Amino acid sequence: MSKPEQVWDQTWHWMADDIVYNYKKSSTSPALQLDDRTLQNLVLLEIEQLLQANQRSLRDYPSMPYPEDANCPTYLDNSLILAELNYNNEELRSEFEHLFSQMTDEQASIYNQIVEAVNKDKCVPVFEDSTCNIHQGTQLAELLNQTSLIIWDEAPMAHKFCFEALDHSLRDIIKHNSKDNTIFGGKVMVFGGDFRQILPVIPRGTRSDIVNVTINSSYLWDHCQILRLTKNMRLQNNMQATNQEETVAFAQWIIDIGDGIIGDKNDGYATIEIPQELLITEYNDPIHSIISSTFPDLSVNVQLRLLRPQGPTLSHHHNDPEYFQTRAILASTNETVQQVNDYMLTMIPGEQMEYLSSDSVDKSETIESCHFGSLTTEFLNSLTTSGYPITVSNSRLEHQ
Ligand SMILES: Nc1ncnc2c1ncn2[C@@H]1O[C@H](COP(=O)(O)OP(=O)(O)OP(=O)(O)O)[C@@H](O)[C@H]1O
Repeated sequence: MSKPEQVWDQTWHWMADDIVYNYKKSSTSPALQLDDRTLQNLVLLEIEQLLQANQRSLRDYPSMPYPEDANCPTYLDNSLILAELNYNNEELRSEFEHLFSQMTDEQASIYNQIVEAVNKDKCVPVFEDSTCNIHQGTQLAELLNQTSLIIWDEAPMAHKFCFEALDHSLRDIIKHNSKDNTIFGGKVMVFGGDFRQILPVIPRGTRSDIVNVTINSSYLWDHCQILRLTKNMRLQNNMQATNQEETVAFAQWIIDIGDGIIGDKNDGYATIEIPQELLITEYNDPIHSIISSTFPDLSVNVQLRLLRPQGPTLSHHHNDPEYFQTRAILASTNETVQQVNDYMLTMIPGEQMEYLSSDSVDKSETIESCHFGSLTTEFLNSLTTSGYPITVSNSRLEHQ
């Protein structure tokens, strides 16, 4: 054959047909999608095996591609790797192109630095001796070996030992060509998060206890390169609807609070003056006022209903999911959340439904005890414990 590469170009997808069929049949992922590169590689590996059985090799045909990854067939027996590969290339590419075109300069620059690190196989990582429960030779270890990039979001919330345990495990299970003991086994790690938000929770811990367990107190931090995203995109998306200068000033004010610049000497506690325009200063009933301010048209609607209970309502916001998706009232305790919910429900017409949260005790991690038998559903539903969601949720449904 004088031009094997031309025959290859025109026929490889036919040769790949039964490979896809067989993998779908034998795997737990019947919707498995393999990209062209992986498929070509699998066909080349099969051709190479046939040639080697006849004392030849694809290397004897310099114009032909040579299979890249000898591990390919073995990792396609791994259900964890197959699950990761099970995406629609076309859909993902078009979503990527859409999102990529929308990136700000700052986001694009960070994206490029991460992709460059992955391409160069360069490590950019943004109990004391514990490791994760991952063992050499398992499917999970193989998946980690095949992984190019690990993204860990909201990293400032996690205890530093979580990252250190992953570091120890990855050093142990990543197969290296060189013998050096690289951090995270040489994998590119991207940690996302904002230290102005929530830090790890240490029950009854002091400020220094908390600071001591965050990721930036770990030996890993010295290896991290810090990439900053400074534009508040949530507020930016609102720009058309609101005054631009006001939005910029508000974004800066939030950042200054987080950075501890606003308020007096800041040693854990500080008094912060809230600008007058953000406050509700005149009110009789605080809950009514905050609801009227957050859901303005809804309360007009309710006042009309109160005046003419049987009469038609002017506003139909209570049927409009978008109206509720764009506004929210936050409260620091379940008790206040309940009060606001109850008040809101009186404003919405329709039949009231009550939904209960999960209401049985999970005994899987406890020693069987006769006391558990006496925990009734009514008792469990009456608990409003800090840190748990409310157990009774009411909602109203209006019959059309
Ligand atoms: N380049 C962009 N163009 C348009 N909208 C964007 C852009 N980047 C982010 N957004 C929007 O800004 C909002 C916040 O983005 P995202 O949730 O990724 O931020 P985050 O920093 O992860 O937030 P958090 O602080 O909660 O972790 C989302 O609604 C997102 O769609």
